[in-house]
Amino acid sequence: MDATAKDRPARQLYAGIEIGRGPQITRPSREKAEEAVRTLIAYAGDDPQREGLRDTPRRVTSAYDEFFAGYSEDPFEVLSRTFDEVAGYDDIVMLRDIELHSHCEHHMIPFIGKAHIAYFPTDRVVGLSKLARVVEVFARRLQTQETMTAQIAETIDRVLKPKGVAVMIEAVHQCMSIRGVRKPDVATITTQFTGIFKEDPAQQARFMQLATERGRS
Ligand SMILES: Nc1nc2c(ncn2[C@@H]2O[C@H](COP(=O)(O)OP(=O)(O)OP(=O)(O)O)[C@@H](O)[C@H]2O)c(=O)[nH]1
Ligand SMILES: [Zn+2]
Repeated sequence: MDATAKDRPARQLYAGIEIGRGPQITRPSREKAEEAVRTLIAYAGDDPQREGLRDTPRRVTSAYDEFFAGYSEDPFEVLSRTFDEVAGYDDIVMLRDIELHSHCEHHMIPFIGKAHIAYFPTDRVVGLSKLARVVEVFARRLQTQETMTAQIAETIDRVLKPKGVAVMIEAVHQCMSIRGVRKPDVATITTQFTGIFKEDPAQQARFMQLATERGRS
């Protein structure tokens, strides 16, 4: 089992990928954050003191607390509880269609989609919900889809030390649909494989088939 959070450095870079608790920065006060929202409202062209907008800085700051809660969470801790009673189970475990909401780090605009995760356990398995929680931790940070895909795969790989991990994310980036190039409904698909999913084309193909198979009930 992995060491507890306090024993580890806050930042963990693995093959250049940040998979720990994220950068340690000094956060500004809530008042400062609310003031920044008032500045943006004025920049947009409205009056921050107008009645309908007076509580908006407080609401936006609270929404940020939710959107970016992943900076306060440790993905290693999420996976730290494992079970070894799997009665000889010897095949992949896959979670398909994990809903995902994140924010792109370039525009701070949502991208929304689904993650599919499989791993091939060695002697230990993790609670199924914990894989979805790892997605949540990384999604609730400013992200690129590529980085998040790699972070999820590398974290599971490092903590569970399975025979392999496969992650696929499909998402629609609102920074491409509601602004900029304005192409709605473009699906961005990213994958990351480790271990047998990287080395064995048959296992990779099996994952891809399970992830993309449609028309299931
Ligand atoms: N690779 C990658 N790019 C992303 C992601 N989210 C947003 N982007 C892209 O980030 C790029 C930023 O490009 P810039 O030219 O710096 O910014 P911009 O002028 O706002 O670009 P446009 O979106 O083309 O208007 C855009 O091409 C976005 O589509 C992501 O998760 N991964
Ligand atoms: Zn963007």
